[in-house]
Amino acid sequence: MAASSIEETLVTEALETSEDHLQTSMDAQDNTDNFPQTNALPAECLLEQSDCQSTEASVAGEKRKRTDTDSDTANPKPDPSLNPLWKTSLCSYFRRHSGSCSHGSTCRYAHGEEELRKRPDNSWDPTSERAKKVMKVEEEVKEEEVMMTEAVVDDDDEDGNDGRDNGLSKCLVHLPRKWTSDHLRDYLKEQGVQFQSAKKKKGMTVGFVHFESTEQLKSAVEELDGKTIGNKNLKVADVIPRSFDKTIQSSRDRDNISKSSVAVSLSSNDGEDDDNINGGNCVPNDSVSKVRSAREVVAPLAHMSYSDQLDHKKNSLSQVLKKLTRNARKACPTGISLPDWILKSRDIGGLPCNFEGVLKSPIIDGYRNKCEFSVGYSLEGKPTVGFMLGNFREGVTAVEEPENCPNVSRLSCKYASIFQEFLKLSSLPIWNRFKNIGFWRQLTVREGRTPRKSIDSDNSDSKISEVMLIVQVCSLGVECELMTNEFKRLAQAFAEGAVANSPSLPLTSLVIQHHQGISNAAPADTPLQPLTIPNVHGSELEATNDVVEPRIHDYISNLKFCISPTAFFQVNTLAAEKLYSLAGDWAGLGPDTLLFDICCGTGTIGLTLAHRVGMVIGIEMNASAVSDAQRNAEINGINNCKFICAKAEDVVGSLLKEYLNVTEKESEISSDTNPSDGTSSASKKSEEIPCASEKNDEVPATEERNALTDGIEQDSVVGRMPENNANALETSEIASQEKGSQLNGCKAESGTSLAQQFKNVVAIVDPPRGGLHPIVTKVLRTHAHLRRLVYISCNPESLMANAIELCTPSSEKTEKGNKNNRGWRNMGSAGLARHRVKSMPMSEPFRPVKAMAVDLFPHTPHCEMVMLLER
Ligand SMILES: C[S@@+](CC[C@H](N)C(=O)[O-])C[C@H]1O[C@@H](n2cnc3c(N)ncnc32)[C@H](O)[C@@H]1O
Repeated sequence: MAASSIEETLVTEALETSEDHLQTSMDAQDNTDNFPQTNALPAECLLEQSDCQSTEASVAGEKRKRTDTDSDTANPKPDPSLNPLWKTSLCSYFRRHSGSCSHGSTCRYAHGEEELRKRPDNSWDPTSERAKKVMKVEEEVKEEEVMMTEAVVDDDDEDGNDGRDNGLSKCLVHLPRKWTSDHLRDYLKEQGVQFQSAKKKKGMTVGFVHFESTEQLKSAVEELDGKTIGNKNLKVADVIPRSFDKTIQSSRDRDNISKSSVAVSLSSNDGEDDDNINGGNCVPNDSVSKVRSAREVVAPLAHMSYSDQLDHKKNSLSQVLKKLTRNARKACPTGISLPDWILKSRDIGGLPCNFEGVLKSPIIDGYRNKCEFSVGYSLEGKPTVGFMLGNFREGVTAVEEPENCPNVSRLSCKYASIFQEFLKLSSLPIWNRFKNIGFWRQLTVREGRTPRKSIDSDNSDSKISEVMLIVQVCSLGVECELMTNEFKRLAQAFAEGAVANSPSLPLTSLVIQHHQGISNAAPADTPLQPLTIPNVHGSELEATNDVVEPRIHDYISNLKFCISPTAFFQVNTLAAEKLYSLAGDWAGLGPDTLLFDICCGTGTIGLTLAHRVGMVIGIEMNASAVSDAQRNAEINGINNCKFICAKAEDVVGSLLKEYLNVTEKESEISSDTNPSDGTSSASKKSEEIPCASEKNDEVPATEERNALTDGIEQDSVVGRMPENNANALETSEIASQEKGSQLNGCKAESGTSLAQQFKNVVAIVDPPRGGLHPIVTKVLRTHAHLRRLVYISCNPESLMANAIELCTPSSEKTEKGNKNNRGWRNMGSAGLARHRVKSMPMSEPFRPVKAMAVDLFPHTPHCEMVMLLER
């Protein structure tokens, strides 16, 4: 992307000026994160803000001085107190110097809590007592939102509870997650609490108790409310009786529903609790209104203007970036001087590098091209297709329709509604998260859009030309014939629903995903069953009905991308285009570049940049994404890309070693003839540094892997170990063999080798939320010839953690990982990264050069972050 176009869309560029108030806070590193970023200003305020700042002159590390521009009567300044950010942040100088600040009443920062004003987005300075209080209340309210809409029964509870008086039921909040119903019953008995039945599912923090009488219930509440279990105080909350039309339910559903209850825990307000205890089964209506809506859950920033959303994101991303500096400083081994970038961070408010702001999304509403709608019960007990209002662990399973969520397209809402109508008449039950039984679980709508020059943001739906529907079911124990009939009816319902709209909704593929796991998150290899979409009367549907390979297409940078059902594809296609082009601009590409696209998905990054490099090697573990990538290269006539299907941690070492070592040899030769060659100096440098033992570049042996991954949760994405190391090695070998043949196939026609063609080796990594696997981080770090790395991340925290490992100087004496050390379990991501730095082999660290974010997720706090690392 041209620099100018980036600048045009930048939210703010005021970072340098905004940080000047931090000058004294830099010597107290712990405080720098706390200081609110004035670059969170709405763009229109920036001028005013810098005017306001012109009364302060500051130099990092020096005492702040005043330049008296107040006396400049020829150019009277606007009243600074009219600035929307006036006194909305606490003055850190005032705080640290026992209430003194030389600016006195003219200081734009608040001197104490009394002076503090609310920010334009209605929030308080996060370091203030008020903000902490609000957060605490919010946390409490969150904990009180218990909306269990599934049957609150265990399998053994077939005791005919129909007609149970929910006024005699209570919900216990803050129970230990590991408890089962038995633990709960034992506990109640220990406390001398009498009850009729008690239910608790492992993993949840909520349990349900039913009493025989009001007296029993009342004394239980007195006994239990506020009791301490572990470090939590027990809360007793009410259970709301469900009020919905049971006649629409199948007999099996009816059975579940009659036993289920919606529980909403009330605040510990005594009056309210007493009312409920005495009054029996009624919860005041407004308790339900405390419940978050689907819009608040999936689009929590939607109440803010878009420019405020961007300011908010920039502000929080700055905080995460500063964490990188602080942690790298802490992790820097004693006796090794701090790298320049840490020293220079003092001049830029503690940031590790220049943070160039947040690029806005070209489309703000209805931008999501993929939505996963849960199937469940609404608060009113109606079978609903939409978004869950909270977290199952906390007892929230209520689902609400997506209509009010601005990030969802109208088209997706319509398909959710068609499915919801269908469920009313289905003879198979919807999924019950409490009992893990049922059939219909989830609907995923994936959209493909037409190629376009510009987007009409008011009607982005008109650009949707292809739709894939994936319906997740649990077919365990369901009769085949019944299921087949239901699928036929489902396909008919979608086809009829699509053509009932004017104009018809596109419908390209319909797929059933058979999944039996507890959560709806299905592994990529979960069996898929494509369904034929019927040609309904008068239909203009262009269903591909490709029952062999269901797929849809989308366009990025005028390239056509084929997407199969489980392949990753960025959810905001237009903003992704900006993201990839920014990454390409920063990667310093050229015809002599060999680009590693690590975690390449369907090949989007490598393919969109292929025309700017000599060759692309993509690595991706999802097999169908890799075949999509290969097909995408073909359909776009691109022939300088190779895609390898493997876990990056299993192959990246051998791939880099092979490619870079070849490059090294070749560049040594070429350095003889051209001493100014950059590659040659890099090679020399690598000889000087006793870099990564050769062994480190290979797929590590089992013990080494264990040591490397010490401190990683086995089930987290970042730390996922291959299920079987032997398999991993096998995969790696296969990949290497494939790679070998690719290498051979890639000899230039002139007979020059790869090494001669590719003097510049760059990696762009785009890992999942958990970040890079530690082996990948280590391999990238220890390959001295990899001079430039562009890190793209949808989770700035994991970028920050990986960057600590990549950018902190290593110690001369590396520590071996200790398999038995379980202390990491309680560490945060930054702590864990610092811990890993200790075992990083001696190698030249990268340095953060610049960072920028691209807003792929308007209305949510999320963003894609790009950071350029060089050495
Ligand atoms: C955030 S997506 C990025 C995909 C692609 N770069 C894009 O923009 O469309 C992360 C990708 O990493 C893949 N992935 C996750 N863990 C991986 C691993 N250990 N090795 C290789 N690929 C992995 C996922 O399947 C997913 O396609």
